[in-house]
Amino acid sequence: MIQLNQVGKRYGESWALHPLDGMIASGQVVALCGSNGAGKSTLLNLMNGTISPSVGSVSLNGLTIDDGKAYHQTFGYMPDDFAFEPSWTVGETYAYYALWQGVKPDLALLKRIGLDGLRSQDVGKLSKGMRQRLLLAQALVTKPDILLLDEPTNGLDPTWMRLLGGLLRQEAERGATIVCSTHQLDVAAMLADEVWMLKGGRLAGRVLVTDEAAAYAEIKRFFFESEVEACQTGVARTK
Ligand SMILES: Nc1ncnc2c1ncn2[C@@H]1O[C@H](COP(=O)(O)OP(=O)(O)OP(=O)(O)O)[C@@H](O)[C@H]1O
Repeated sequence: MIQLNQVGKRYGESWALHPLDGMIASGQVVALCGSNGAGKSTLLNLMNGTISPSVGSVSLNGLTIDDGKAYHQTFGYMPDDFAFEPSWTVGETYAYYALWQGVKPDLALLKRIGLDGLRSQDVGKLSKGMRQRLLLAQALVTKPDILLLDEPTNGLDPTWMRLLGGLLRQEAERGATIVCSTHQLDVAAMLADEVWMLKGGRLAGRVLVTDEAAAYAEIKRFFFESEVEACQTGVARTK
């Protein structure tokens, strides 16, 4: 479970993320949507502890960043990209990461993610989509209680997006709490139980997904109405 307690981040006078409260239960998938600069990465980075809050706190399964290693062991994080050592193979990279995390490299997981046949391929020769899969395998290797994913569908083809959807659903069913950011509104509606709409560093709305098509329509309406509003504000200011 993720608990956000009036957590916010400010750089100088400007709020990257205004203080917000929230709770994401075990087994729930939340997608973070919003335009460039809306605050998606800031919120994910507050959860993964790479930035510290200006106010408030985040707790993951009751642990806070002050719990150190135990906090970091509760979650798996998939960044949007990573500078892998290009001359290492997929198998070596995955095994190294698993050992660094203190677990055995689970080959069944590589198979589930479709990387089994690429174990002897150099990471430097992988496509963007293949690198995304490797990052996902790394995020899942410890079977974490919480999964934080930054733009997990970047570079994935539509078939893989569906498979990713199924995979995340299986993880949620085993009780994982999942948060992912995405620019793809249809992907948000497909993956998530709830979509958090961020705008200008504020949590501007939440869309519960009970029906994928209806949720997609609602997210689109929300997103484009707020974009139009932002453009109109911009025009008004120039007059
Ligand atoms: N290190 C920083 N110093 C100053 N401002 C920052 C810093 N990091 C982020 N910001 C600002 O915080 C706001 C939110 O940025 P954030 O990266 O969270 O947005 P985002 O929704 O992830 O955007 P994108 O979709 O472009 O990745 C932006 O206005 C950004 O300029």
